[in-house]
Amino acid sequence: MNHLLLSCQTVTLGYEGQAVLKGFSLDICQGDYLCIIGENGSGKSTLVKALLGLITPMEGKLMQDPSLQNGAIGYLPQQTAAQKNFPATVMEVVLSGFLSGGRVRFFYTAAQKSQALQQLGKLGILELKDACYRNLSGGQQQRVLLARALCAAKELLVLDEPITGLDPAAAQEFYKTMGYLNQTEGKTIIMVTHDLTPALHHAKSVLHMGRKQWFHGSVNEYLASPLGKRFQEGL
Ligand SMILES: Nc1ncnc2c1ncn2[C@@H]1O[C@H](COP(=O)(O)OP(=O)(O)OP(=O)(O)O)[C@@H](O)[C@H]1O
Repeated sequence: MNHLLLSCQTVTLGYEGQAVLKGFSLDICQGDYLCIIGENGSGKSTLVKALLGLITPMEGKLMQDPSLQNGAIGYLPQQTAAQKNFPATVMEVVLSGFLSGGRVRFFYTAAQKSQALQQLGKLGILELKDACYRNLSGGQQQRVLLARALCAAKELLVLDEPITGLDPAAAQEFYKTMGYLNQTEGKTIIMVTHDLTPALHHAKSVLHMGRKQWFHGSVNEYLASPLGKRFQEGL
């Protein structure tokens, strides 16, 4: 069994005193590829933000392995309107992934620049490197943010609805990249998605969050469970 990277024990999460998730427990081990699915508003993004330490639990305990500190996490948040108008070049946005270590830098190393270019190449948008981010299409912006997250993801990659805006070919390429990162490079992946069939095809485990019940287990256990049975046919 691989070591524990993230753990929450009977946590209550919410905003301004209002609980969204109550008494929730989850362990995520190194090497996992966890797909988080569930209804709108069930608390998927809230859970992800708590796992990343962006919001503090109202109750319970959250543990992050020390290997995740100093910027070893690549995070692709759900896009907001404000992010879409970010006034920077594509290369600047991608390189900013290296700032997640908490240190403020005014220059990047040659190795970081070359890695950023490599990620842009892998995602098929190298020719956009000098373009202004806010002038790109939604799908192009999503690829740029993905390249940024990949630059930061030394240990863990956390993706909140990463397929949004990608065309089918890009989505397929994206799942291939995730499979490679997980199986060959041993990176841990946590992905929130509504794109169920391909996600279940690639993931190792599933967290299904409903308003009244949750399921957490392997993909096969999920497909055999009352919550997951209805998705068996699509796979
Ligand atoms: N910053 C915030 N302040 C107050 N309430 C919030 C905030 N963010 C989310 N919520 C509320 O928390 C609940 C869960 O939201 P969350 O975004 O975690 O759900 P989700 O499962 O990710 O939804 P979706 O599938 O629509 O992205 C919702 O009722 C939402 O209105």
